[in-house]
Amino acid sequence: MLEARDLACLRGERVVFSGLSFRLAPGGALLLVGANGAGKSTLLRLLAGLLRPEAGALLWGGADALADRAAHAARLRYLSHQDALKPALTARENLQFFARLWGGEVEAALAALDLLPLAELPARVLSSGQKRRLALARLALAPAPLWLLDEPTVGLDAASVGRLGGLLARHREAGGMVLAATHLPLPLPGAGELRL
Ligand SMILES: Nc1ncnc2c1ncn2[C@@H]1O[C@H](COP(=O)(O)OP(=O)(O)OP(=O)(O)O)[C@@H](O)[C@H]1O
Repeated sequence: MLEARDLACLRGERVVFSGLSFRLAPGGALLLVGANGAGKSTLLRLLAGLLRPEAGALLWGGADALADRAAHAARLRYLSHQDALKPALTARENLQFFARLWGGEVEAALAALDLLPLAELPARVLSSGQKRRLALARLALAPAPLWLLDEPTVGLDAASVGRLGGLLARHREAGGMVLAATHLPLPLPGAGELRL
């Protein structure tokens, strides 16, 4: 169980949000919605352990999730606005890098986002939607219970959104949790909504 209690966060001198609370159970999903600048990416960065809350607590299984940053990092996958790819490495080599960190089957992860035909191309020549697919393929490598996704479907074609929907469904069936910030429709049936 992930629980946020009365979280507040500052960026610069400004309070981006305060008094923010929610709970997410295994298999659960939460959509973060709100206008540009409302704080969706800020909240995801905080949940990923990359920003400190100004007030409040983040609990995992009832204990302080941020007390041990390395343990928290190991239980999550964070996909930001940026695709975090090495441009000179091929699509396959990019995934091999993450597989060395987390384990997992590179060929299966490539196949999950239909990237096998592009596996030998350097990431720098991929189209923006293909780069996003390669970033998302990291989710298919090795299991981690908490997925934090910032605008995961930007630039994706309909078939790729469908493939991501399959990944999300299998992750949740296995007890995984998803928090996703989005302005676009996302295949997350039964997801709750948190409006910032
Ligand atoms: N490093 C920073 N220093 C100061 N203010 C910042 C910083 N980063 C973000 N902000 C501010 O924090 C607020 C929340 O930004 P955030 O990126 O979380 O919004 P968002 O809801 O994800 O927006 P969008 O829908 O445009 O992606 C914005 O007003 C932004 O200008």
